[in-house]
Amino acid sequence: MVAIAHVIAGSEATGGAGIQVDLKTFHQRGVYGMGTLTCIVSMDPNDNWNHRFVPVDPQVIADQIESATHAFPEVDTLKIGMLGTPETIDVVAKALTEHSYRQIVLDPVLICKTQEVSPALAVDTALREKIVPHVTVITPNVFEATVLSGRESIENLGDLIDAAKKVHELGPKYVVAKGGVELPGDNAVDILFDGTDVTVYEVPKIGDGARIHGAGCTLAAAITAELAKGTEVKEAVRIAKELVTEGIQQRLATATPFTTVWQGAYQG
Ligand SMILES: Nc1ncnc2c1ncn2[C@@H]1O[C@H](COP(=O)(O)OP(=O)(O)O)[C@@H](O)[C@H]1O
Ligand SMILES: Cc1ncc(COP(=O)(O)O)c(C=O)c1O
Repeated sequence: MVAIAHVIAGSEATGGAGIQVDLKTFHQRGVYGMGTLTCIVSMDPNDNWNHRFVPVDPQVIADQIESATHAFPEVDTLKIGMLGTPETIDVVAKALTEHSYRQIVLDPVLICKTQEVSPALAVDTALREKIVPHVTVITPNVFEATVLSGRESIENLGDLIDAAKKVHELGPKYVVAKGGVELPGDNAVDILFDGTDVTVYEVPKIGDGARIHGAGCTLAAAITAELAKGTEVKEAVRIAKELVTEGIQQRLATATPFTTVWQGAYQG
């Protein structure tokens, strides 16, 4: 039987991040994907590729979730990506009470990589209060882990682990805190905290230290796909880390300032 998963996320028109990446990654892992669109991001080539952001009307988001969950009432695995506004967070939080997902992966996208910090603060508060407590796995990067943990900064692996423990106190069962290229050292280090134990996943950093567009979406989507197939969390993160690493190795150059992950690279 084909495993199924639902993703609630934004569109990023170049195909390098957002729901495009989520559905490609689900497919790569043999999982049938359903998508609910929360917002539309079009990076502007005439303005340094800054993000033009258009939220989808909350009722239209509710309609999409209704449609997906009624088409496949048995769907029990959900990935949440970019939500973007407090109104969107409200409608998604309500949906979580109406359909009982057994496992939810949250990529807490507070801002796009090129956006200003300030508009993200209201989103951060709403996300922390209304979504984070309900999730199974949360996958913050260094910036998101700093904001969610309330730490002043994350400078090294010890700080990342401490931040993960603080984020765990907000309610998620598992925290995957991503050091990526943001921490010093030769390796891209991520950690999994399950409430008791810390597991470290690390690979040599690839490229020149620039951030890779869509890496976070790819990792969280691969974890989601594995959970949908019944893989346990520690192994799901291991597979996802391998998948994103190979996807980064075979990344695509674009005319934007970013390179972007190839979801089709991993054959594991
Ligand atoms: N240059 C790199 N080399 C190897 N792995 C990387 C590199 N950049 C990011 N990663 C990995 O990609 C995943 C996503 O990380 P990151 O880019 O920090 O997330 P986000 O896209 O949410 O900012 C993590 O597993 C991270 O370790
Ligand atoms: C719609 C959308 N979702 C998610 C992201 C986050 O992408 P990443 O995986 O690079 O963190 C972005 C960034 O541009 C985006 O536009």
